[in-house]
Amino acid sequence: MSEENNNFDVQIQRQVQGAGRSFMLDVSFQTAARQTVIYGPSGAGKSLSLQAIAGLLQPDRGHIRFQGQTLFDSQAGIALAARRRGFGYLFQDYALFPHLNLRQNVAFGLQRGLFNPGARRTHPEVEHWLRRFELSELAGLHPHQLSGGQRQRTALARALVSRPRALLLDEPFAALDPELRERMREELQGLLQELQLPMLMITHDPEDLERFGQARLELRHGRITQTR
Ligand SMILES: Nc1ncnc2c1ncn2[C@@H]1O[C@H](COP(=O)(O)OP(=O)(O)OP(=O)(O)O)[C@@H](O)[C@H]1O
Repeated sequence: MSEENNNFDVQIQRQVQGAGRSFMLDVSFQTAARQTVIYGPSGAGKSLSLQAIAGLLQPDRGHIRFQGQTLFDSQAGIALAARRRGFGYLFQDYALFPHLNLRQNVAFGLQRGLFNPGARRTHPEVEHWLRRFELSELAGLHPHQLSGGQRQRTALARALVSRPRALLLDEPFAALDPELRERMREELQGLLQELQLPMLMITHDPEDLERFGQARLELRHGRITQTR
């Protein structure tokens, strides 16, 4: 397999210290699949791995490449900032800004820097994703006025508005009740199919692994233990 055929080529090490304990992340994998799922129990190092790939956590050593482009390489002294990696990131709790309305939350995905988009300012790309997720009529509401599914759609719209070249998803369905979870899985699967967008998902839910894992990686104690 040539390097350019890989979506993700990751080989990283990072030690974290917390509350008198130390945790060693030592993750290596390559995947050419459009949909890759990293599966593992709580505390395995899934979030740390995804954060490192996104550029939110700097590894001590190693490299991260996406479609042949080096995003991080400790030896070559390369460490692209998160916003320059071109990924859309969906946080586990969606991390919507409570003081911004839905349209402003989505518009934030276009921002480069700390600046709050105006409450009534519109942007064609923002309006496109609001329509795509049937959120246009709710655009003036704030996150606490939305249902779980609407919050997830808002977070997805925010991740997609900058036209990312891949989606990174952290436990995308964990915050939803079981019935809604199933509906949102269908919705995400349809969206990924439509956009043909590569994605990397981390989850502890075997159902996510089954449904989304074209390539499946199992993570335990900071290491990939199984690849399918
Ligand atoms: N910023 C940090 N400082 C110190 N230790 C950390 C930090 N972040 C995570 N850890 C530790 O690293 C280990 C892996 O954490 P991580 O959040 O990656 O696990 P996870 O697989 O995503 O778990 P979960 O499914 O519960 O979110 C844990 O033992 C955690 O306590």
